[in-house]
Amino acid sequence: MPAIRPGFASPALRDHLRGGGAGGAESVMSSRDNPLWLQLWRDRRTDFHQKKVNHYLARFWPDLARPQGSRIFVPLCGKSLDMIWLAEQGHHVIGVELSPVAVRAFFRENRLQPSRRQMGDFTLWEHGRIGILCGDYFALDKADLGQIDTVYDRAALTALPEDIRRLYVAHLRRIVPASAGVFLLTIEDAEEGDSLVQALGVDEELAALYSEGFEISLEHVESVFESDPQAPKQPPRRAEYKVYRLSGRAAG
Ligand SMILES: C[S@@+](CC[C@H](N)C(=O)[O-])C[C@H]1O[C@@H](n2cnc3c(N)ncnc32)[C@H](O)[C@@H]1O
Repeated sequence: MPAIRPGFASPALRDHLRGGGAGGAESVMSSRDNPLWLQLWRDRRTDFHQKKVNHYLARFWPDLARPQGSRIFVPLCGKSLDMIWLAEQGHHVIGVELSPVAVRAFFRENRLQPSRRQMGDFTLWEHGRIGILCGDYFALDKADLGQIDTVYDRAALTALPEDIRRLYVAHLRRIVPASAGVFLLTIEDAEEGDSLVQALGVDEELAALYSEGFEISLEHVESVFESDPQAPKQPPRRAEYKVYRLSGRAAG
């Protein structure tokens, strides 16, 4: 089956920096990469950051027909310029990001002067229609976010190690209304022996993670041949860029 590409500069780097990892209680498990992310931001090792607005967002978001004033949650938001684009569409954007270095850089690089206030475990940085809660996603509760209409996920689920992704989805379902949808972008690397149906269809891991709470619709697939920057001598490999729309099943 195709492998969802981690929204992360290099898995080898993750293994190296994380060392042995921790097991045990779910809260310990979900936070075991936090020191790694904080360190990456301090060291400015942020290859995952896109210097332009994601073009799948700009191309496919309008199909969702979200009214102006909708509240969009951007988990694990980094300093993504996609938040600026979403705010320009007339939406209210609520991001959550662990690293204060990332949050500071977002406002500074976009020449925005945010206000800052403490909200429980989080610091809320705000300017205009954009608010970023600086703290741990897994510590968020419903009241921190307020009403959410849609979740925008680019390299959020996929930033997390596979064994934490189900905790991420379970937590998402606790903190956003059951009716909220998710606009999800992935890159899926073809594996040897994949059938075309597997490669071009809904990823099996995503189906397992989301099908209980969401209707999954695959809106767009684009196959691209790419070289691995870590192994430039290897022949280019196929990857599928996919745009998913997950519609929340209303609670019943
Ligand atoms: C792969 S990056 C993607 C950032 C952003 N979505 C983008 O498209 O550029 C993942 C981000 O999640 C943040 N992060 C990781 N674990 C987190 C957590 N538990 N709570 C909040 N943010 C977290 C990291 O600091 C990093 O900025």
